[in-house]
Amino acid sequence: MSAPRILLLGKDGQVGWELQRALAPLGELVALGRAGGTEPATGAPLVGDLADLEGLAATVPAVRPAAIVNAAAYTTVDQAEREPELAQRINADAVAVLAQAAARCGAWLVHYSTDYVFDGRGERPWREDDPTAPLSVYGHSKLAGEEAVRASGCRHLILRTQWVYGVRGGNFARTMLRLARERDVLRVVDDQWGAPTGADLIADVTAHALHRVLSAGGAADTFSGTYHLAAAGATTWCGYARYLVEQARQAAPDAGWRVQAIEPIPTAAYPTPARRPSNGRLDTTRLQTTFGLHLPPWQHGVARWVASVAPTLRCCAPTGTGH
Ligand SMILES: NC(=O)C1=CN([C@@H]2O[C@H](COP(=O)(O)OP(=O)(O)OC[C@H]3O[C@@H](n4cnc5c(N)ncnc54)[C@H](OP(=O)(O)O)[C@@H]3O)[C@@H](O)[C@H]2O)C=CC1
Ligand SMILES: Cc1cn([C@H]2C[C@H](O)[C@@H](COP(=O)(O)OP(=O)(O)O[C@H]3O[C@@H](C)C(=O)[C@@H](O)[C@H]3O)O2)c(=O)[nH]c1=O
Ligand SMILES: [Mg+2]
Repeated sequence: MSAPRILLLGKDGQVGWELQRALAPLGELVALGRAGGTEPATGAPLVGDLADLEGLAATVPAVRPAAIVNAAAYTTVDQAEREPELAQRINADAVAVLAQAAARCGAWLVHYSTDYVFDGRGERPWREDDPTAPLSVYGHSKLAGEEAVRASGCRHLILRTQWVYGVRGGNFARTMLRLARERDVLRVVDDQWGAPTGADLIADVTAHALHRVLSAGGAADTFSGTYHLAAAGATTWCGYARYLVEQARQAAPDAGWRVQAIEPIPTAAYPTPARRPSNGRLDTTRLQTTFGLHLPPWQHGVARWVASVAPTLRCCAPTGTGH
């Protein structure tokens, strides 16, 4: 049996970077970033820029993948409030193009979405079929992307995740470790709930699920749908920041820590252009039971991430901290 081809878009993002590793054993991986690439067999140019809708539409049949995994997205939540057209183009229009191309080729589409499709009411973890009501431009654009996938008729896995951190790219965790070496006091919102989720975990779960789907032959159709994928447990951004700094102080005691206190504040005390849901908790039961997978507590992945970045903290302490 020849190895299936998998087309990965967004290879250089937090999740895309880990997918390059996790998807490699599943088949022949064609991984594209913004700059695109060439078709391995024919040398034909391939488009990886999601803003180029025509190029994207031509790239899928050129690769003829068994599955497309789309990790590219417009993810700057506050900036999206000022750039709604661009967010819509990348997170919805390009996704519609990919989904329609997948439907035509009979390819599976794996696509990522977010807890920000919910309005954050209540305290119960959100289930996949709960009503969506985004509060932000980013959330609206991601919901439109989901809807385009469903409307295309392609077989798909829409994986909604949240609070992603990884070894590549910017994220809340990196911001907190920087601020903890620059400031005496951090003030962090304590009334928005979710689970910090590692890009490595997301990629590994994606690979397990996709392997299952690609091995299932005609029986695979029943897997098509939406799943919540997040680490277990829940905390607030403030709880997350405290855990990060505590772990980082232990892992790199000489990194020039300046912070004395991490103060919990309400959302109202930290005004941002985009509104964010108070309750982003995701119920992951469907994913775990359908694919026979287990999602570890969020602290496990965060502690590993801190251990992996600790050496860089030691050598790169900010100036002016006495270290
Ligand atoms: N980050 C998070 O907290 C969460 C993310 N998600 C979803 O998970 C998925 C992966 O996110 P994550 O890896 O964290 O995001 P990142 O922002 O780390 O990565 C997104 C990647 O997409 C690329 N990209 C942006 N615009 C384009 C474009 N026009 N053409 C091609 N590539 C483009 C970015 O490139 P560049 O760096 O050059 O802009 C970047 O490499 C996304 O669908 C996101 O919506 C869901 C919940 C939480
Ligand atoms: C830097 C900082 C942020 N905050 C708050 C602002 C905000 O409410 C919260 C998180 O801020 P960030 O902007 O880092 O996180 P944000 O970009 O909103 O993260 C989101 O990204 C998108 C892509 C998703 O899909 C979501 O699941 C989620 O991960 O922390 C503070 O309270 N104090 C601070 O010092
Ligand atoms: Mg952000």
